[in-house]
Amino acid sequence: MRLRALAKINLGLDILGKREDGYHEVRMIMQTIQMYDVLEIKKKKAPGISLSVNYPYIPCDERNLVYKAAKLLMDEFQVKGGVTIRLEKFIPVAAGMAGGSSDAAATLVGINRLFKLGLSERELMDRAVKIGADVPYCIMRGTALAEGIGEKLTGITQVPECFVLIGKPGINVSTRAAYESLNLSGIQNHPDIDGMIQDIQNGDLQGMTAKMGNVFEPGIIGQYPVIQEIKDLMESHGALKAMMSGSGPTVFGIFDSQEKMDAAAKILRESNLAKTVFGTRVFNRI
Ligand SMILES: C[C@@](CO)(OP(=O)(O)O)[C@H](O)COP(=O)(O)OP(=O)(O)OC[C@H]1O[C@@H](n2ccc(N)nc2=O)[C@H](O)[C@@H]1O
Ligand SMILES: Nc1ncnc2c1ncn2[C@@H]1O[C@H](COP(=O)(O)OP(=O)(O)O)[C@@H](O)[C@H]1O
Repeated sequence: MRLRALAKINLGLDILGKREDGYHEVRMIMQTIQMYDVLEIKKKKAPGISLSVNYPYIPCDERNLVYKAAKLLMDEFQVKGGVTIRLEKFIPVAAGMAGGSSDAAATLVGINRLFKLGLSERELMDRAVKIGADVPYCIMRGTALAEGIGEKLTGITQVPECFVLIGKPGINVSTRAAYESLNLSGIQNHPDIDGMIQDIQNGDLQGMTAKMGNVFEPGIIGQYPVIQEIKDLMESHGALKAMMSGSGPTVFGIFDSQEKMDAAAKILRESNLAKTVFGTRVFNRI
């Protein structure tokens, strides 16, 4: 069984406060994009999970979210036999694009189908949050408002047609460290998430991009100025708006034409500011 695990960007990311368990209350607009890892899942006779990944520095044991996801369902349903999983990564790692979360989501969907466990999407999403706050969204996909710690999801109309340029500098940011270094009372500009939803519903791309904001940006850009340089390059070469995704460091630019995006991609590649440059589109839930 072959599955695609799609990446996400955060069109808007606001943080409202910190909970007693250390997690943060968020309000985010999530968007799936057509950039993905590929998973090949097969049954095997012998029990256990055999995982292999195309990068040597990514763990293949319990530390991998794919392994955790497979184990969670296989233990609960006492599955006889085991699985062999091959993961081919294309989504940049520790990038703010939910690569690992999406791999875990695809694994839950795959194991459910392969062993005919009969779980509904809702039932899979309830289990997904045990693996990570973004994993339920990665099962749902499309355009959504995410609240709570990211697991309370409300679908939104698809965004107006646009093109998305990804630029990831050659640094990695830990999500946990980004949340820990956040100064909640010092947040100056909270993005207008409700206004963005209105604009999306009205098909107003200009309005939506004008309201985009991510409260992680000031802190992370303070540590890594290259993020600002990539944003500036995209915005001076045709992006309606360029912003950091999630806890960073990936920057995405929103364009209203493929030609403009391709031209900006060429300049970004030549600049050597970004290690990964990839032009793509949004993915819509049918
Ligand atoms: C920031 C966001 C925005 O979409 O994405 P990324 O930058 O990771 O892609 C998410 O909130 C990341 O969600 P996810 O990556 O699933 O988080 P988890 O694995 O559950 O948690 C990683 C760490 O982040 C912190 N965390 C996560 C989510 C949340 N609402 N509050 C938190 O404080 C927790 O302290 C935890 O130790
Ligand atoms: N399937 C996976 N793909 C990538 N990284 C994984 C995976 N499982 C666990 N990890 C670990 O999680 C960390 C961050 O993963 P990733 O999901 O790519 O970040 P982000 O949430 O910022 O998009 C990495 O340092 C990696 O070691």
